[in-house]
Amino acid sequence: MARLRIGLTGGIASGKSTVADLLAECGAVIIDSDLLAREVVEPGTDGLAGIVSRFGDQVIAGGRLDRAALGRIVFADPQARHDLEAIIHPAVRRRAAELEAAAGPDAVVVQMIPLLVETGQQNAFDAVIVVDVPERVQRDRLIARNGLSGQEADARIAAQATREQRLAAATVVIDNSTDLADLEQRVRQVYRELTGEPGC
Ligand SMILES: CC(C)(COP(=O)(O)OP(=O)(O)OC[C@H]1O[C@@H](n2cnc3c(N)ncnc32)[C@H](O)[C@@H]1O)[C@@H](O)C(=O)NCCC(=O)NCCS
Ligand SMILES: Nc1ncnc2c1ncn2[C@@H]1O[C@H](COP(=O)(O)OP(=O)(O)OP(=O)(O)O)[C@@H](O)[C@H]1O
Repeated sequence: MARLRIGLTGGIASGKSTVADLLAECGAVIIDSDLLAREVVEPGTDGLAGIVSRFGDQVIAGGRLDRAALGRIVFADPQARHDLEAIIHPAVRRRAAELEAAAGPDAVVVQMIPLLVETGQQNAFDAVIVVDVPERVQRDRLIARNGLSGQEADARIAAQATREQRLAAATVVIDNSTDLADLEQRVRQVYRELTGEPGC
């Protein structure tokens, strides 16, 4: 079991990956659920076979998962999203547990889980960090990063817990509404407070 187990969450495009990169620089071991959710649907996996049997060949391009095509389907249809999650989440959780066990007894482990609140994992960690931005900032960054329409961005935001629900689950809130230099200072301070290590 790791020395300190931290859950990291936040709404889509709130800045979780950016915060995770900064925590890694401080020495944390990062377990990224989005990355694992990609690994478990690589060609040849049971995950990809399950997706093809549920959604058909329309979500395959060049032998791989067409993520944009699947995204258009599942963010417009809650039942489809639920079915996809039922295929992917168990495999992601197994892999995350393996990686955490491999991290060793002294590690500070950060599990980055976009759907931490939605999947009821708020009490599964020593601390839960929520990366927080106002919805307007979140929406603008999502549109800029993913090239989505306003309507598509709204659908993705609506597929997640509300800002208030996430804040209610937080033991630590990191505000990411200003610039990256501010964010870096905040993340370093949170790391020092949570670990008691002066170094970061
Ligand atoms: C629908 C998919 C193919 C779209 O892929 P795409 O490359 O466009 O997005 P990516 O995987 O990088 O996810 C980006 C963000 O979307 C949000 N998101 C992803 N899946 C979901 C979901 N099921 N419900 C709500 N939000 C989601 C998260 O904030 C995530 O960080 C993909 O997101 C997916 O397979 N989702 C189901 C698995 C899942 O629940 N992943 C989230 C954490 S395990
Ligand atoms: N403080 C900031 N100022 C300006 N842009 C930022 C800031 N923080 C993050 N960004 C940008 O906003 C976008 C979203 O950030 P990031 O990818 O870290 O979010 P995320 O929460 O990991 O997203 P997802 O939920 O989709 O995985 C990125 O393009 C990132 O470069």
